[in-house]
Amino acid sequence: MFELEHLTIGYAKRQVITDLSLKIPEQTILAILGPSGSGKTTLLNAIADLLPHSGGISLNGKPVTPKQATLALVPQDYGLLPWKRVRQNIELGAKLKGQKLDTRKVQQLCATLELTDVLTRYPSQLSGGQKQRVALARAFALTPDLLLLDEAFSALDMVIKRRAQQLFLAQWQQSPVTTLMVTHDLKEALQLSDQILILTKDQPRLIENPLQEVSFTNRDRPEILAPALTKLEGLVATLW
Ligand SMILES: Nc1ncnc2c1ncn2[C@@H]1O[C@H](COP(=O)(O)OP(=O)(O)OP(=O)(O)O)[C@@H](O)[C@H]1O
Repeated sequence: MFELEHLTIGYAKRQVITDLSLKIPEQTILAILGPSGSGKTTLLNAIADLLPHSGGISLNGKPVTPKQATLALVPQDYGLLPWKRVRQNIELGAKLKGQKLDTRKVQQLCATLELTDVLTRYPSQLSGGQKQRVALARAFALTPDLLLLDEAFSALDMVIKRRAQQLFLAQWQQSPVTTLMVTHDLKEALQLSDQILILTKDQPRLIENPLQEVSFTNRDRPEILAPALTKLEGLVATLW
């Protein structure tokens, strides 16, 4: 169980998240939606312990801190080190954490995320979609307890985005991990998540993804996706 208890986060002059509590089962993908400025990135950064906060953040009853749990954050700009090759970028998180790298696992990861051919390149020699997959590979290489994705797919064009989402899901299904995924994209929330947290000006709402029971592949079918999207758009319109 991943749990937030009375979480409050703010900057010097302004409280951004106030008294947020929620519980989600382990190995859930939670999409976090909210209007611009509602605190999505702030929430993710506080969970990653990059921002001061009050209240509890726990996984299976243990506090989530970098000492107690392995957290992997994929930031909006992917955070790749330009002077390191792709392979070193992928291995970096695990090395910094002092984890012994499982070479076979890294190979499998690179195969699933279609990175095997670019391992000796530098980030500047990659397309946007490839950089994004390197950032995902680095996160999965850590074998995290909690995966935090901050608009991980938003910079990609539509076709590459869907492919990247599918590769992410393929990898996630091989090593399912509790995932919190900030997104602006309602369709993405429906296609990738189990539950959806909608941040609002007043009371945040946690809802079940209406497509939760539908397999990830079937969520592409227009007759399944379209009505769920219309419903979510309606709900969001009333809350924002
Ligand atoms: N370092 C900071 N210092 C002060 N205020 C900040 C800081 N970073 C963010 N904020 C403010 O906190 C609020 C929430 O910002 P945050 O980036 O978390 O929103 P968001 O929902 O992720 O927005 P977006 O969808 O536009 O990325 C905003 O009002 C923003 O201006």
